[in-house]
Amino acid sequence: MRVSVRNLTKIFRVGSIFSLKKLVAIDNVSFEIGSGEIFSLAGESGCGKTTTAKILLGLEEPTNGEVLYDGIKLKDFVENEMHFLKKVQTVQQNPFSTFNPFRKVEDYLFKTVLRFKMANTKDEALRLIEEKLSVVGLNFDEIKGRYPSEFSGGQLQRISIARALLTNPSFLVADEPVSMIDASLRISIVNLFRDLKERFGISILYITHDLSTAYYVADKLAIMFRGSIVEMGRAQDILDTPFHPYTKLLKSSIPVPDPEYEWDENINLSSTEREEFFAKGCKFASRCPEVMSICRESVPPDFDVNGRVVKCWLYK
Ligand SMILES: Nc1ncnc2c1ncn2[C@@H]1O[C@H](COP(=O)(O)OP(=O)(O)OP(=O)(O)O)[C@@H](O)[C@H]1O
Repeated sequence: MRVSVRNLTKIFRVGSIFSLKKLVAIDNVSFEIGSGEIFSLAGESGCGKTTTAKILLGLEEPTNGEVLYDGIKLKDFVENEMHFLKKVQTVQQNPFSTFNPFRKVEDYLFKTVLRFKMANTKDEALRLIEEKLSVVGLNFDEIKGRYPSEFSGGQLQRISIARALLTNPSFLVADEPVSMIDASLRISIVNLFRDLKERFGISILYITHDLSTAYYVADKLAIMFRGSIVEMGRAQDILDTPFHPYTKLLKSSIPVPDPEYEWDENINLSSTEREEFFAKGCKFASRCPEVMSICRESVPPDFDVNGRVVKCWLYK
């Protein structure tokens, strides 16, 4: 499935009723995820990755711009809710919150098959579940009768990927899918995403703070900073030779995501975040080692540097 994101903007109102301010969480963002392509959105906490994902999933309304799935407007696609939920699936950061701790994992898988009418009989459902579990390197006997707490994070994330596959999706949104997994198991999970792309042609939005897994898995990479894409192009090119000063910084000091982070959070901006979001000119200027006077005055446009998008005055 081809996913086109055009001039997406999301403005939140933050602060108390006495000091309401507009926070441009996503600022005119455009990108294209080709069919069977892994597109990674990377950046530190609060840059707008999750808000972008929520808009793509129809969970948040954009203030401006549009999302097209194979040329169909998101609004029209979402209208047929069951079809949309089948074709567009998610894998969350915390596999333990995907599953109800008091229910056996298999119940959850059967429930998904039932809800989406993916099988006519229990035997058929079991066959489908077995098929999807085998894609992620597990079999039904390994999960039978067991509760989420009896699995490691890595195993549970594999099961949640199998769950997402039950509906034969064309597009998968994976939000920090390996950040809570033991470091030694990360690559094996990341490999699964590559498999899904190669074997089934699934397009994947891979959201991460971890550039090393992005290097390994992503075809294209977009680096986000305070709501804007500051660099975008072929993942390996960007990570071999980053152009934007923020990408260089990110490459040398990878930020750690907050494991307590939940999608429905209370919003509390840190002082740096506040300062940068409301800055005039380039939002990275106050931290940029290569800052020039123009950076504090005007927002840089997108420059094309060897086929790569770079939002930085250095490349004028
Ligand atoms: N409902 C909301 N109301 C107000 N501000 C919000 C809301 N949701 C997100 N924000 C703000 O928008 C900005 C982008 O948030 P978002 O969660 O998309 O970032 P992120 O890159 O996904 O961060 P993380 O890696 O922590 O998930 C942040 O400053 C956040 O505080």
